[in-house]
Amino acid sequence: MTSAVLSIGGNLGDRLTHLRAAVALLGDSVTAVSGIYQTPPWGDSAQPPYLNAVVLVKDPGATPRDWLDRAHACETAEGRVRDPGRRFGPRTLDVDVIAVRRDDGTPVVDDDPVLTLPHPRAHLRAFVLVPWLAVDPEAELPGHGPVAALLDTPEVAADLAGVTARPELSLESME
Ligand SMILES: Nc1ncnc2c1ncn2[C@@H]1O[C@H](COP(=O)(O)OP(=O)(O)OP(=O)(O)O)[C@@H](O)[C@H]1O
Ligand SMILES: Nc1nc2c(c(=O)[nH]1)N=C(CO)CN2
Repeated sequence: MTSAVLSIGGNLGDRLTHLRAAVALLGDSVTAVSGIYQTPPWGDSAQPPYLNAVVLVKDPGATPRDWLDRAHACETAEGRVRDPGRRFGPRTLDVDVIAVRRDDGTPVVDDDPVLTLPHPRAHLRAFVLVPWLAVDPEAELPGHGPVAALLDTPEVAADLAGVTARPELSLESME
């Protein structure tokens, strides 16, 4: 049994539809969804704003690698095209595996480049931390501590003003 924290986001096409499709594809594994936030592009500023959210998932049968495979399946289903020349460039849907925990609560830590856990840039990204904290006020990023405290670090604090809640948009209206 593992549980995982997934970051979902996109800035091309019908952004809300792509996010909702990801939640639908993740199916019964979804235990909670955050609200939706509009966020400025991180890492490559010459692109449109993103919609971002965080999804908490749990599955008795899922290995850590299964979460990556499911993340990629969501991206493929929503027509993501990778541009090898533009690492942080625009996309219809991005699903990142932020952290994975075993049934006993211990975090999975792995420096495998195919699936690095926790996600090596999560602690720097307001677009991940803000929705995660909203859906889990006790959230902790393994190796980095409470998510609430990470919002005060200079790299993240500088980005907070650009993160805007979009309460009129919801991931939960698909049912
Ligand atoms: N925790 C992780 N979550 C998602 N992908 C990961 C993770 N760790 C390693 N990867 C690898 O990163 C590769 C590139 O992923 P992707 O194209 O989604 O990157 P990106 O979303 O542009 O940037 P970033 O990884 O910084 O979010 C994937 O092929 C995947 O194997
Ligand atoms: N605001 C925002 N910026 C990004 C995002 C994202 O989801 N949201 N994903 C990226 C690739 O992981 C690169 N930059």
